[in-house]
Amino acid sequence: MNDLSKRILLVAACALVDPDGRVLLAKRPEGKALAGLWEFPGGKVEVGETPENTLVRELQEELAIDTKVACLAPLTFASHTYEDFHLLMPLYVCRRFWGTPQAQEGQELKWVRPRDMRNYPMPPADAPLIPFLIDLL
Ligand SMILES: Nc1nc2c([nH]c(=O)n2[C@H]2C[C@H](O)[C@@H](COP(=O)(O)OP(=O)(O)OP(=O)(O)O)O2)c(=O)[nH]1
Repeated sequence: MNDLSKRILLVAACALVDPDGRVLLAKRPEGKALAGLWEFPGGKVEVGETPENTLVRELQEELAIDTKVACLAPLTFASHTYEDFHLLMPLYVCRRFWGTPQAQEGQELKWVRPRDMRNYPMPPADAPLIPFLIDLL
C-alpha cells in the first residue's frame, strides 16, 4: 500500500503549559496502540467538530480541566505515516485553563520541560514537534 492509499486521520493535540514553562505529557495506557509512550493530550477530531472543539472536549474528558477555543494557539503540526493510516496532527499551545489536570482514564501524567522530552519515549509522529516547543518555551 503506498502512502496515498492510506486514510488521513485527523487528531488534535495540545501542549498544556504551566507557569514554569513545563508541558503536560500523558502516558498511553496498556492495551492501546502505542502503549507506554508519552503523548500530548488530545484525540481524534469527530464529525461536526473543529480541532479546537475536539481539544476543549478531550481536555475535559481526559484531564477534567476546562479551557476555551480562544485559549488554544496553533503552534505546528505532525504529518506521519503509520502502518494503517497517515496521521495529520495539529499541535496547539494552551496556557490558560481552569482546574488541575487529573487523569480520568488511568493515564500517568507528567509536567516535562521541552528540553527533557527526549527522555520520555513518544510516538514517532511527535519527535519533530519537540524543537518547536524548545524554541517557544
Ligand atoms: N492524543 C495524541 N495522539 C497521538 C499523539 N501522537 C500520535 O502519534 N498520536 C496518535 C495515536 C492514535 O493513533 C491517535 C490518537 O487517537 P486517540 O488517542 O483518539 O485514540 P486511541 O488510539 O486512544 O483509540 P480510541 O480512543 O479509538 O480507543 O493519534 C499525541 O501526541 N497525542
